[in-house]
Amino acid sequence: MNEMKKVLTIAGSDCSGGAGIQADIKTITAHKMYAMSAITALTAQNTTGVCGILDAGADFVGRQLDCIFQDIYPDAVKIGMVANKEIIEMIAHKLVEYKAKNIVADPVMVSTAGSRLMEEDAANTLIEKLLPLATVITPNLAEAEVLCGFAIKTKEDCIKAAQTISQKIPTAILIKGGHLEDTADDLLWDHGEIHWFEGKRIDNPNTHGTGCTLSSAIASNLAAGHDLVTSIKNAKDYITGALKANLDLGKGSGPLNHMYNL
Ligand SMILES: Nc1ncnc2c1ncn2[C@@H]1O[C@H](COP(=O)(O)OP(=O)(O)O)[C@@H](O)[C@H]1O
Ligand SMILES: Cc1ncc(COP(=O)(O)OP(=O)(O)O)c(N)n1
Repeated sequence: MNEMKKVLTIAGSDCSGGAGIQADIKTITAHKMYAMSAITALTAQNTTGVCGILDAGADFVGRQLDCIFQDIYPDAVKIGMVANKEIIEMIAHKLVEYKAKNIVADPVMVSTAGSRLMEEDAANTLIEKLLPLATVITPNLAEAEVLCGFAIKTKEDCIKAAQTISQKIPTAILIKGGHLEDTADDLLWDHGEIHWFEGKRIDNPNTHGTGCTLSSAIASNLAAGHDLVTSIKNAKDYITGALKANLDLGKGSGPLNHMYNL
């Protein structure tokens, strides 16, 4: 019997199904792996924006992690939206306690539609306690600007940003170029080694959940035993397929199509 790989997502719920836990579970399942979730917050949101957040409380997030790690040990962990300092500290504590491996951390701060998903005063705790535990962190351009402290306009700026971030957070760093003007090139800084993952910009306004999907696809590939570069390349192919498959749902920036290769 084939061993089923298990991937845990620690993230917020998106009731409209495009981002967060729901995007992660669809992605992990499309990779034919077993998905588990520790929910950090409920959000009321849809393709037009976020209208409410109810965080799960640090103790309850901790209890979910105890239940998961003591029973079905994950081969990889993806971390997405974490609303506040207390929850960040709890997750960091549990990941260390259970010696979690293959951690992909997406430092979700603000949704593309402009809503704050992490309290502003939690950034330092995220940088100091949680992100350093990751195998790779996956900031988009706006998040990378918060982490490095300067504006990123060009590919050279991306490299400088990754170098600066690596001085505070000694993990591999993938700066996602989904919000660049003409291309969709992502930069991996892997302890001084640079890899560009080039992507043609797909003309599709429905990009809700691209970051969540990419990070859970990377986690699934790491769980499968691939190295980091191969995992990112495969994840980029996955997101490109899901964008090209052109699902058009909702009144705003709609979700991706995870069924394109099933
Ligand atoms: N229009 C697009 N065409 C091709 N790839 C895209 C497009 N938008 C996003 N991507 C890709 O999706 C992934 C997530 O990037 P991004 O959208 O920047 O993240 P986030 O959702 O965190 O803002 C990256 O690999 C990025 O290159
Ligand atoms: C619950 C929840 N988590 C994360 C996000 C952000 O999703 P992401 O894929 O980073 O990007 P956008 O969908 O905002 O483009 C979210 N909206 N909700």
